[in-house]
Amino acid sequence: MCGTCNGDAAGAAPPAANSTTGNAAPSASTSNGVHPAQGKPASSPYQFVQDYISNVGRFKIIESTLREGEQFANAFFDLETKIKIAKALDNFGVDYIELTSPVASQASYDDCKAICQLGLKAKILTHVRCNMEDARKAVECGVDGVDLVIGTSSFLREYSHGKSMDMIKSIALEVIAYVKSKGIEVRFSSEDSFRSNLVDILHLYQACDKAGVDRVGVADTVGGATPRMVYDLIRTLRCCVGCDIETHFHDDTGCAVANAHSALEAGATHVDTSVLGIGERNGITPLGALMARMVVTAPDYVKSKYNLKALKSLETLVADAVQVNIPFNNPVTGFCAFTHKAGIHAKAILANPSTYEIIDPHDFGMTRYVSINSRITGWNAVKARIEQLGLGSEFSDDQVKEVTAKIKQMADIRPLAIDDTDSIIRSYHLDLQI
Ligand SMILES: N[C@@H](CCCC[NH3+])C(=O)O
Ligand SMILES: [Zn+2]
Repeated sequence: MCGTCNGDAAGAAPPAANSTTGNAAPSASTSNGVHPAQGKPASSPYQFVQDYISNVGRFKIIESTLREGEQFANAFFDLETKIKIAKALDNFGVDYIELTSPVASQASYDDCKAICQLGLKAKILTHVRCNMEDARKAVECGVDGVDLVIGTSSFLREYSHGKSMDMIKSIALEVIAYVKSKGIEVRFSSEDSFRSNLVDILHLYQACDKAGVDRVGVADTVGGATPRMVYDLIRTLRCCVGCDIETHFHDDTGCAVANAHSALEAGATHVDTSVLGIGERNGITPLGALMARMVVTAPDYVKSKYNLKALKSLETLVADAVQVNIPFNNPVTGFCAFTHKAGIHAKAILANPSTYEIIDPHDFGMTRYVSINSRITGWNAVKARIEQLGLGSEFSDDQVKEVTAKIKQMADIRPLAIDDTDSIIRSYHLDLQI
């Protein structure tokens, strides 16, 4: 390892995750997201929104891998798997774990009861249709809270449950009163909120707020909302209700993380997530990607509250359970999330990782990797690798440049593995001895 640089690894296996050579995050910070991006130079004009209404530095996570995630095409969770996932989520530090409706099936009912009895730190919720029968079953299971949902867009009112807004309101108030009478939390969410009549849903949310609901929920059920639409709706809603605001974003148009961030800026208090984003169709805001976003926006809050180093094993557990791979471009845990390749990048990364990294991999127990196995490598990265191999004192800079040229020549012919580049370095070194 280069003695004068901050980089983790050029070429080969990086050092232990607890290396003290991470990037140089500035120390300035306060609560509620008033914090510059990690490594952001003081001269940067960019600031995160940091007004009185923003909750980017004090949000809560409602983790729905065991509810929305069960709607993922590949998902089948038996009780043992559900318990493993629930415990891993609890260890990660999520505030709430949301479970499939106990009305869905006998196993859903039994498993919900069993998970309530695990004694986890996270509160256990179940998500049911907004009617008395479902709410009674939910309460029976011993949950800490009941999440009520009903469609409010004209599509859903016409083609799904057929109820008018007045009917929805009177059922909602009856069910909210019932759940509250049991002394547990209750949330009321509309479904397809962004394609519902704005005045109608604001009235409905206000009535629920008056009835003492703990949270109202806004759901982008079809994933069509943009961050600006989200900001506008949540900001407006924030002025209409005093209770907490939960948000739920599908990722059909790739905006689920940005929408969650925008919702928090506008005053939402809770974000629904699932591990790797699994859910109906292509899913919802992924827990890991949200963590990546929020650790940059509000590092103190996120690092002190969530066990970020457990993210990789949590994602691996869920990926295995639903038989998918962690995507190559996944924030933080994708295999190349901290791999630097171009020579010009590698040089700067080795000198100061913040140059090309917004996230410090060590925060997540990950390590960075500087690749030297390609035609676009540079001599600074090769020099760092030579030093890792313990040969640093035996190469002049000119010799490093010469062996770099050989690596690039070979990399023009075929793809190289790290063993190939090491062999080129070692054989060049042997020639120097003769
Ligand atoms: N999966 C449902 C849930 C809505 C409530 C979420 N808190 C939807 O996308 O509409
Ligand atoms: Zn959903």
